[in-house]
Amino acid sequence: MTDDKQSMTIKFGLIGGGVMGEALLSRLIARGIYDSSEVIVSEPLSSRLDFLKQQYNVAVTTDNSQVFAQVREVVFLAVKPQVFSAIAQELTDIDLLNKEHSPLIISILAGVPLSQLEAAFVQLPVIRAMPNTPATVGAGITAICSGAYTNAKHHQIAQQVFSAVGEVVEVSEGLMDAVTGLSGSGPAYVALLVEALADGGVSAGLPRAIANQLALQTVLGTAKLLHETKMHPAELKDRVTSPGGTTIAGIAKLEQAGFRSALIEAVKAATERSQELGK
Ligand SMILES: NC(=O)C1=CN([C@@H]2O[C@H](COP(=O)(O)OP(=O)(O)OC[C@H]3O[C@@H](n4cnc5c(N)ncnc54)[C@H](OP(=O)(O)O)[C@@H]3O)[C@@H](O)[C@H]2O)C=CC1
Ligand SMILES: O=C(O)[C@@H]1CCC=N1
Repeated sequence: MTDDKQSMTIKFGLIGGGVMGEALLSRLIARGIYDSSEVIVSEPLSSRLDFLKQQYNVAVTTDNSQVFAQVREVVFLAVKPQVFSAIAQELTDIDLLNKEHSPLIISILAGVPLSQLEAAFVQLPVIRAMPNTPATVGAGITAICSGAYTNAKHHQIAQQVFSAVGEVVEVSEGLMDAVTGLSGSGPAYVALLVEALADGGVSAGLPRAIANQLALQTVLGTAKLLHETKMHPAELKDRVTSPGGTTIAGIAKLEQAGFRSALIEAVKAATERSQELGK
């Protein structure tokens, strides 16, 4: 199911064109990091492939081995961690190391450690990364850590790829599960917060549309204020909280319900799940 773009120089191969794969793909092409003629995407679902081909004018295939065979710069793995062993199995017949241009492998799979990646991609440069969904709008944050066979050039490629979708931090691999529990999964926690704030507004009598707008802009504005001023969150909380006023009444309820502890436990549980996925 590949098309005539196969004959061109393919630099970037995406395996798994789902939510995160598409988020990265769209920004990399929009930012001109890769031209659509330099990209191939592999996916099992033909309707999804048709969509990606039409939307981004990239080469597509249902055969992952085509990606490994053709790509010269980056193979980007964006499948579910549970699919990883099947994909590793598909590699057994491909001599990746002795290709004319061995690619850099970038994996965003939650939990899957460099040791497993390097066992599948023997002696190849591998970078493990954890982006998040705000990458879709260029406001993501990605943590990366590098495998044993990477060099400065690979490092620069990964920085360039993830800078196209937001901020990049480097961490040691031992911290990747914690990153996954915080910023990888975090957008879902924040989405829950926005939804619950709006529900609170509706409960207090606001029309739904106004409540949604107030909730979203409050979260967005607060994040922007903290980001731009570098103010500590506790200081901002103190500034909003008038003695005997409304905010302290709300905070007292949050504390009673274990709001902060719930978030801490959420990050810890997601971290532990990331650790389990790698076993
Ligand atoms: N979503 C998020 O916020 C984040 C996700 N991640 C990581 O990114 C990865 C992808 O997550 P996400 O984008 O949410 O998941 P999706 O399910 O949206 O994307 C995975 C894609 O891979 C496809 N796929 C399934 N099997 C294969 C295969 N054998 N070969 C090629 N493609 C295949 C799926 O197709 P089909 O649907 O037909 O099965 C799907 O389109 C995960 O490992 C996750 O841990 C990392 C950071 C954040
Ligand atoms: O829920 C998950 O497993 C993935 C990893 C981080 C965000 N989503």
